[in-house]
Formats: sequence, C-alpha cells, structure tokens
Amino acid sequence: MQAGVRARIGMIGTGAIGGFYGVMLARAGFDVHFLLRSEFAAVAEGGLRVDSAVHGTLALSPVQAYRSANEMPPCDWLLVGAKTTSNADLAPAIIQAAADGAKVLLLQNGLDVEDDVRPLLPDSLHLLGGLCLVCVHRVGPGTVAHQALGAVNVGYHSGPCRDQAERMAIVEEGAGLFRAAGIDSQPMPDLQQARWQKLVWNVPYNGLSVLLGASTTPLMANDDSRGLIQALMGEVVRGAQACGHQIAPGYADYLFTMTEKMPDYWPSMYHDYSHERPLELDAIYSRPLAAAKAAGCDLPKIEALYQALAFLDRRNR
Ligand SMILES: NC(=O)C1=CN([C@@H]2O[C@H](COP(=O)(O)OP(=O)(O)OC[C@H]3O[C@@H](n4cnc5c(N)ncnc54)[C@H](OP(=O)(O)O)[C@@H]3O)[C@@H](O)[C@H]2O)C=CC1
Ligand SMILES: CC(C)(CO)C(=O)C(=O)O
Repeated sequence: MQAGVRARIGMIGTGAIGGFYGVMLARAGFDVHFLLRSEFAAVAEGGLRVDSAVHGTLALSPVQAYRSANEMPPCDWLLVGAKTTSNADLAPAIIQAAADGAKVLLLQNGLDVEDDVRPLLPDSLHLLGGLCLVCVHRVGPGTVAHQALGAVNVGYHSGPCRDQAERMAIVEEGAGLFRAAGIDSQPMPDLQQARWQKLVWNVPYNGLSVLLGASTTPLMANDDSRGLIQALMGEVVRGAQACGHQIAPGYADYLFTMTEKMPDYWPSMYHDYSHERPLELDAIYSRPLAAAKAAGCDLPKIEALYQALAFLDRRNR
C-alpha cells in the first residue's frame, strides 16, 4: 500500500466489538465496510452509534453496510467481530471480501480460535488474532454501549510470511491501525501465549456470570466467589505453564484488582446466554482444558465449571 493511503477495512460481523472498533476506525479516516446480519436494515437506515463512557457519543452515518459479502469491495484488512461459534461459517464471506494478500484478524476471545478458519482460507491470506481488552455490549440495533477500556493486542497466527521479522511487520501494521484510531494496541510476539493470558480473565468471569447470574460487582463483593475466581485464575496460569506459556507472576492478581476497579460489567457470555445464543464454550473452556490435559495437567475447577455451563447451554437452546 502507498504511503499516506489508508487501508480499506472490512468488518465481518458488526455487533459490540465490530461496531465499537469499526466506528473508531471509520472516525479516524479509514475506509470501513460493515457486514451485518440481523441489524442490517436498522444500520443501513439509521447508522451506528457508540454510547461511550470514555469517548462520549460517537455516531457514524451513513454506514457502508452490507447484507452480503458479495457486495463488499476487496478489503486489505478483514476484522472478524462475530462470536467464535460462527467462525467456520464465515470463511466464505472472508474470502469474498478479501483483497489479494489480505490480512484477516479475529477479534475474539479463546484458544485456537483460528483453527476452524485456517484450513478454509487460501494460503495467500494472513491470519492474525486480536485480544480485545474492552467492555462493550449491544443495547439495540446499531447501538453499542462502551463502558470501559479498549486496548487490542495483536499476534500472528499463520500465512505466507517467511520469517518472524515479516510476521512482526504485519502485526505492527495491524496494531498501527488501532493506534491511528486512538486505541492502545500492543504487538504480541506469541499469539498462543497472549490467548492463554486473556483466558485468565475470561475463564472465571464469563462462566460464573452465567452460572451464578452475577455481574462483576457482586462477584467481587462476596468471599466465596472471590475465592473461586482466584482458584480458577490459578488453574488457567497452571494450564498455560503446562503448555509452555509463561504468565507473568502477579498477572492474575493484577486482573483481579483491575476488575474491582472496573464499572459493574456483564461479560459477553452472559449476554449470549440471556439471548439464548450459543456460548463460546469450545474456545474458552474445552480447548484450553484439552490442551492442558494433553500436557499432563488436570484443571478440575475449570472442568467442573465447563460441565455446568455445557448443561445450561444445551438446555437454553
Ligand atoms: N463484548 C465484549 O466486551 C468483548 C467481547 N470479546 C470477544 O469478541 C467476540 C465478539 O463478541 P461481541 O462483539 O460481544 O459479540 P456480539 O454478539 O455483540 O456480535 C457478534 C456479531 O456477529 C454477527 N454475525 C454472526 N454471524 C454472522 C454472519 N454469518 N454474518 C454476518 N454477521 C454475523 C452477529 O449478527 P446477529 O446480530 O445477526 O447475531 C453480531 O452482530 C467474541 O469472541 C467475544 O468473546 C472480547 C473482549 C470483550
Ligand atoms: C476482561 C475484559 C472485560 C477486559 O479485559 C474483556 O475484555 C472481556 O470481557 O473479554
């Protein structure tokens, strides 16, 4: 791409994450195209709005909105903002909207989420993962509430790069998109490590919000749930270590304290449960459990949490 020319970005799935980052990038001058499903008509007519506790109200109208990827122009970057449960189904849309040599960035929680998509993509496409540290949720068609945080950490998964230097150049380019939009973004040299690190938060809070019907403030106000959260965090750290990924000492404590200071928050898994949508149990629970087990490490509390959630998920749909 020529210097000074801003990348064309395709947002594949425009919910909380897609809407928030898409609006931020479009306001920074990127040419952003949004693929939508249930909210297409509302967004095509009324635009997108982010009600942000950090940035105020951000409106984008008109929106370059599409019901089908066939109508999208070829994009240099495709940011996937759908849940991990639809990754394999989204591969045709990603391919359709990709320019030659495009970079595909999965803005998703969980472990190995790229594995469902990679075999379905041409080798010429770069695949990356993005870990979003943000509190956003949909409050109505085309409207996203942003409560806190916002950073995106980016790592390379697979593609045509020949060496680590080429991979890191692409990762830097990805992080640069977000930074240009005023969003903190760090390049992650090891995507698997970064995914495990993010699980230290998601494993306890996502699942317990569903199981106990509690958001972060009540979870942090009760000695029993605090103890359980710490034990679950400890198991994620052990699982990561068994798989060869170091989590910095004190990182779990840092997340625990950060959550005490955060505004009260319902994790995205709770929103999925309350709307009777599939839960991201494979990405957040069964894959890390399987990886740890294969490395000889049992994680009994996470396993019990997963089994309870699997029961609720099946009964909910
Ligand atoms: N929300 C948050 O604060 C955070 C979320 N994450 C992670 O980010 C990812 C996205 O979560 P989130 O934004 O909350 O999820 P949402 O449910 O808000 O958004 C998902 C979007 O993808 C759309 N979608 C799904 N399938 C398709 C399809 N085939 N074609 C077009 N659009 C499609 C959905 O459309 P439809 O309306 O039709 O369902 C919806 O708009 C998850 O992995 C989550 O764990 C990570 C950090 C924080
Ligand atoms: C932990 C949090 C709220 C911010 O790190 C988040 O990113 C998530 O809900 O997945």
